[in-house]
Amino acid sequence: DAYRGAVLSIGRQHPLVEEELEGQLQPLHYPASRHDRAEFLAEHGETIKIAVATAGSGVDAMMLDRLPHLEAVMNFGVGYDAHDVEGLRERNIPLSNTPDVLNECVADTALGLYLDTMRRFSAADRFVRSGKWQEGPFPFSTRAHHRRVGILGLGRIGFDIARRFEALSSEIHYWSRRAKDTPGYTYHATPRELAENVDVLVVAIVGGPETVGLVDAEILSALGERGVVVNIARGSVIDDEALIAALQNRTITAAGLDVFVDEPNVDDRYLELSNTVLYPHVGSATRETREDMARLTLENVRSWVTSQTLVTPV
Ligand SMILES: O=C(O)C(=O)[C@@H](O)[C@H](O)[C@H](O)CO
Repeated sequence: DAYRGAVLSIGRQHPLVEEELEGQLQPLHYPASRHDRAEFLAEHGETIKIAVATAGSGVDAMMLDRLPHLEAVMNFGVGYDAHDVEGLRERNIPLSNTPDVLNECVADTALGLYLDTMRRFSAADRFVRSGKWQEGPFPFSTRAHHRRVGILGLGRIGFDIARRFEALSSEIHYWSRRAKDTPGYTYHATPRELAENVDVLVVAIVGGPETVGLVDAEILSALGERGVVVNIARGSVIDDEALIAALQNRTITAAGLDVFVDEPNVDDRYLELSNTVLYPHVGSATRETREDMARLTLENVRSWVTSQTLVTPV
């Protein structure tokens, strides 16, 4: 079998993926510690033909130079910004991801994070558990319905988010690289114009070099003091220093974050801010959706092994 022993497994795989790779393809596991990677690549680089990456890990430039026979990469996840996408493209190495199967769970997370940020439901739960209710009522929160909601990046996940916010009688606005056929949704030509016209900014755009720091101090001040930011995309899209300052100075009201720049590490300053709700990147983290993502990843692996084609190439 041409691919047995020629598969690089990067990151902690979903059990379904792990089981099939171990059972069929004797994968080589990329060292978790940076210290051992150069030696690993020196020993196995020549052998590796395909790579299966998960959980925010990817094939970076350093690896690409040491994998001369790499034919294809399978990404467990819809976002593939952890890979050296330009480097793969230059070498005509195709990359697959797991689109669509997670859209609704990520959209549910965006809605839940928004409601939690506006109505402070998690804080209310902590309030009861701490016994503080005996001392008096929980402080009033802020109305979440009938708001002007801006979707930054109206892609497949963005659409499912917009539909959920319609149920809150929201006025839907959006910015994307181009206007979409979306009757009832207002398109804005720039992220700044979007921020100026909404109370809530939901970040649902791809991560990667093109969107690093897209949500900066200018965007946050355009959003204004009643503004709320919700991020279910990538931490890299938001300028952390600008957001932390805006939350500390009340340039905006609050933020709900499911993604961070250096996961699982979260900047202490976010932890100290009471006007934040912080989730550990649970957007797609349901048993059902992760199994669907695992199956789609394996479909791409099987397809490449049998016919050197991908089912869901990016
Ligand atoms: O799909 C993505 O892009 C995600 O961020 C999440 O669904 C995954 O949690 C993550 O990629 C884990 O592999």
